[in-house]
Amino acid sequence: MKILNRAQIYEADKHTLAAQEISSTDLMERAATRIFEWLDKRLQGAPLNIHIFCGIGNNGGDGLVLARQLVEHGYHVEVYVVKYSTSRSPEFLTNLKRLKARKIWPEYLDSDSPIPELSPEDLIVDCVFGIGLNRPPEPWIGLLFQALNSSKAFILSIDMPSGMYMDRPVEDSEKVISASHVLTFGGPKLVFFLPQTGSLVRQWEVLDIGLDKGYLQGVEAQYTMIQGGQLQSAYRTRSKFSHKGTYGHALIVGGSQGKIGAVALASKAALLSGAGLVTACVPECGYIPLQSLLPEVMVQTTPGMEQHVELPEGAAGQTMGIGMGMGTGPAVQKAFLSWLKLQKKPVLLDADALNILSANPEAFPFIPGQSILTPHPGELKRLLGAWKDDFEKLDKALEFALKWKCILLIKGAHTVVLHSGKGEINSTGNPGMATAGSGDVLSGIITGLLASGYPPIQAARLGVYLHGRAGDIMAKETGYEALTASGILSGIGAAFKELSGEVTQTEVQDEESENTEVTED
Ligand SMILES: NC(=O)C1=CN([C@@H]2O[C@H](COP(=O)(O)OP(=O)(O)OC[C@H]3O[C@@H](n4cnc5c(N)ncnc54)[C@H](O)[C@@H]3O)[C@@H](O)[C@H]2O)[C@@H](O)CC1
Ligand SMILES: Nc1ncnc2c1ncn2[C@@H]1O[C@H](COP(=O)(O)OP(=O)(O)O)[C@@H](O)[C@H]1O
Ligand SMILES: [K+]
Repeated sequence: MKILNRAQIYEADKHTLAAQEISSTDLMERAATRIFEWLDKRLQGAPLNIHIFCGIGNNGGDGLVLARQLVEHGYHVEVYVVKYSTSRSPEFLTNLKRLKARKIWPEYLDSDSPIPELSPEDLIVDCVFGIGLNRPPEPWIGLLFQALNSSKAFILSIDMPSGMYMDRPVEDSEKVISASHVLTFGGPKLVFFLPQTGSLVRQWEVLDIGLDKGYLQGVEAQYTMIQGGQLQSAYRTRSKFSHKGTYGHALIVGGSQGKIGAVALASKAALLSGAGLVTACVPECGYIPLQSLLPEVMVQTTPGMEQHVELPEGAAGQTMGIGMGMGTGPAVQKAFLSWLKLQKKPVLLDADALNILSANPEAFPFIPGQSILTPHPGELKRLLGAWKDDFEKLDKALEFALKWKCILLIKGAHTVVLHSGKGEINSTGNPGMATAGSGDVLSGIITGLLASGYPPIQAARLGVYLHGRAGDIMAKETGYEALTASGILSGIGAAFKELSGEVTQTEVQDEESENTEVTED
């Protein structure tokens, strides 16, 4: 699914009006009708109080149409017009007239108005600002939003939680509508996925308002979502006459005294992700534990007892994933930097490999093209330097990936895979995955996919998706707290089965994060 920016959404609007020969008021009527249907299906005529807060632009216009339709169907509705500006959009004015023609009189709110009385049992519909917000709202609007949030009523935001920008962080998150649910048009917005703003969106859903399909299909979006349905075509089936040599050899390099488990998790993940052969390369202290833990994995040691002092160059047929639990002592640093210069094929760089790189930026040019870098937020900060907000983080990461021709991940609740100036946002995973070693499992999955022949970008994209699905599948059994990295390993098989089509697509969609549904006409 594409994530459009503001200009593209307005453009989609224009194309729709032209292609379907309708007016913008018609499109607003259609959008609000979809919202009405969505609500009516859930409320079934319930006699609750619905408070619709409208701005003076088209987001407010949507609210006025919704109010009219709800009243026509017998709902109890209060309409408020939040007068944050003296101008009114033409579509807003048309619908204000239509509302008054039905003897529905809105209450006008300005900086002196008292906050309307609200009860936790009420429903608030937030149509104050949509994608048009481009500067900080006046302080009294922020206080109104704060009051709506503290009412404890369910808040349904239309298109965007009011007070949230499309393209920059908010100044004060307390002064933004904290939406219980967002019904959005033209696809999800980038801000829904970023940590600073995503926390204000509990659930979102795209309402299909019949925007021009030609435009939506053709438009090039900088950000897209990684979703199961689209990945099925990338999945490679295994042929009957294949053998272990067909699926490559993953060489997982890392570990140090007390951190051999990181290599164990990554090696097992590579094996479970289809690599034909897996070798774990650890310092001497890791030999016995790894041989005992993982009978399928071959173990190779390098001379150091507690840390690597040399690193294997890697044979032609091997695909390397390096860095988990490796340490950053002077000897390892030296070994890593010499090793990096010899690498020609894409490698996966994780954890301490990234920490060493960050401390030695002169080595960036030696990162083999198409390598996959998997930093967590702390490692990312070391690599890129500090950022002031999520948008600057994305820009810096995009620039890094472009400059060094690599695939850079920003791991988190919605992991972003960045490459060639674009970003792909993962839809799977859950807070139970914020647990020790879960990143090692991800690195192993991606290295396994890379070894078995998936091109690097596909290995990264599939890897983050499968890792999240494995976590989601297992969290159903364990809950979030008891989900461990080993638990995620146990879910990898089921995640693959689902992707390979053994589970129907409808089921895959149901299983995916509940908030990515598209409601059809
Ligand atoms: N294609 C679509 O997606 C459709 C969008 N529609 C609705 O139209 C909305 C966009 O409407 P608008 O462009 O009128 O924008 P909004 O309704 O979001 O904002 C209204 C206007 O307020 C002004 N403004 C921005 N920040 C302000 C501030 N801090 N203080 C005072 N004024 C401020 C801006 O000039 C803006 O145009 C969408 O969010 C959606 O709800 C629907 O009506 C139909 C179709
Ligand atoms: N709240 C969350 N929701 C979804 N996934 C998460 C969440 N927190 C962490 N993860 C995932 O778990 C992994 C954690 O990686 P990392 O911090 O490197 O772990 P470790 O270093 O312990 O192996 C990443 O893939 C990340 O996307
Ligand atoms: K809104």
